[in-house]
Amino acid sequence: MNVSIIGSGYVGTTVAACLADLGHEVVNVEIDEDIVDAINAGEAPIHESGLEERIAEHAGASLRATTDYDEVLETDVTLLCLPTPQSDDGSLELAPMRAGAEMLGDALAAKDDDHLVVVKSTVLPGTTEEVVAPILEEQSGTAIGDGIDVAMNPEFLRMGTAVQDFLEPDKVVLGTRTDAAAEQLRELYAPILANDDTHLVETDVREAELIKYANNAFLASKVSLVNDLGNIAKEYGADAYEVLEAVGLDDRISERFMRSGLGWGGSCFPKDVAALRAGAREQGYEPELLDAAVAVNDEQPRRLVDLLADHVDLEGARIAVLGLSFKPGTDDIRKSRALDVVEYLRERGAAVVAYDPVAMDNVREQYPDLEIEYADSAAGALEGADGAVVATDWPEFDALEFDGMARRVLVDGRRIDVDKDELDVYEGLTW
Ligand SMILES: NC(=O)C1=CN([C@@H]2O[C@H](COP(=O)(O)OP(=O)(O)OC[C@H]3O[C@@H](n4cnc5c(N)ncnc54)[C@H](O)[C@@H]3O)[C@@H](O)[C@H]2O)C=CC1
Ligand SMILES: O=C(O)[C@H]1O[C@H](OP(=O)(O)OP(=O)(O)OC[C@H]2O[C@@H](n3ccc(=O)[nH]c3=O)[C@H](O)[C@@H]2O)[C@H](O)[C@@H](O)[C@@H]1O
Repeated sequence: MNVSIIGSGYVGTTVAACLADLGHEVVNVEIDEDIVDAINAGEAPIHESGLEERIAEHAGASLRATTDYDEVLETDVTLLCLPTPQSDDGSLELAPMRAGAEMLGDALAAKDDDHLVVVKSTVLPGTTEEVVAPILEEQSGTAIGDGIDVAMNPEFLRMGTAVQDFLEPDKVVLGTRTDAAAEQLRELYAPILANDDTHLVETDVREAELIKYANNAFLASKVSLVNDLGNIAKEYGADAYEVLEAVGLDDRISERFMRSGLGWGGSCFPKDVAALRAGAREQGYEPELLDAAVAVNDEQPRRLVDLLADHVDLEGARIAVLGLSFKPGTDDIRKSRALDVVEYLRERGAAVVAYDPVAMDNVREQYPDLEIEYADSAAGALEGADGAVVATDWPEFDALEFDGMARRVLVDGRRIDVDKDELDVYEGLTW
């Protein structure tokens, strides 16, 4: 199938490279020329395992990138993978979606054949049919159902495992208005749907939009519940990991997403939970459980710093912060809990020396005012430190050695597997 993908960030690039790999002809339409040049040169504009080799193999053949929206005219279906950020008040910011839909609509004015526009970005119920569709109609001069159709197909991939998650998902959700659109999308995903472990969910557009938010809200709330229970376990002197491992053996609960500690960050859970809460309020409903999930999440970094302060006088102390990215396997620092830890440590008068295998440049660039000394290695960060905290569970931290520390005190926010005998004090946030 000939597919165009608007927006070539984490999702758009991954989806494009994977669809080319599955045998489709794919063109990425992107406003950032550096990204376009990278893809056309066979290079991955983002770091994701398995992405570079796929782009290298298909670039110049079944995978191309362009800044020219008119290239969608050669395709049958367009996937919108545009950003849907959080506005200052927490609500969903639709300006990039509107701008992309306008440019796409302009281009589609010159198309004679049928065209399917699929929203893959995370958007609140009603956005596809009440915001995107009217813009497409207005700009193209074609009514929806009269040549142009719209559908919604949320994406569930995770950063760090994006390629594998896309190619082997638990489920593919197709929210469509017509049988023709459903059939076209089943054909697009046929190689993925051939896997017996992948569920196909066929539903309406509005349900597909909400499935994505409900999915993320559920996962974020699960981690917050696990943290609430973990904090209770800590108060009782019990190990939350042993408790929750047993709890997870109940099929109704599942053992995945049960890691308590510093909480959830990243570019998705915080913004999506915020958008759903704002959307719910707009509809007249108070989402109290989601409010509580955010409140628990917001407190974990402070709890970590308080725990450290039980063992180290933070005023004037040198504290090593291990890990800055929002989770291991990525250099993404958006809403990383580690940054809150740094801020609270600074508030309490500590000098912070940090190490992260890949995320330090991003912190330097995006938070130039954050007073951090950067170390070349975890050992370098620990050298002479009066205490240390683990903020991201990078596997390399399991091999930490603590010889160089001035005081061997470690407070672990992520349950890494260190040799505790080497430490004078080892405290887990929830164990
Ligand atoms: N990052 C993730 O792990 C996941 C993200 N999502 C959702 O997918 C959507 C996209 O997210 P990301 O790929 O992470 O965003 P991103 O910010 O990495 O990429 C968006 C891309 O769109 C480009 N762009 C902006 N306006 C444009 C326009 N008018 N025309 C063409 N290109 C334009 C930007 O230059 C950027 O490269 C969001 O709704 C997000 O919530 C869904 C699942 C996973
Ligand atoms: O909508 C999105 O964009 C994506 O958001 C998340 O993916 P991602 O943010 O990449 O990362 P996760 O692996 O889900 O981790 C999110 C946060 O939760 C934390 N977490 C996760 C699991 C756990 O048990 N405990 C825990 O604290 C992680 O450290 C991290 O800060 C979802 O898992 C994806 O399904 C979804 O597509």
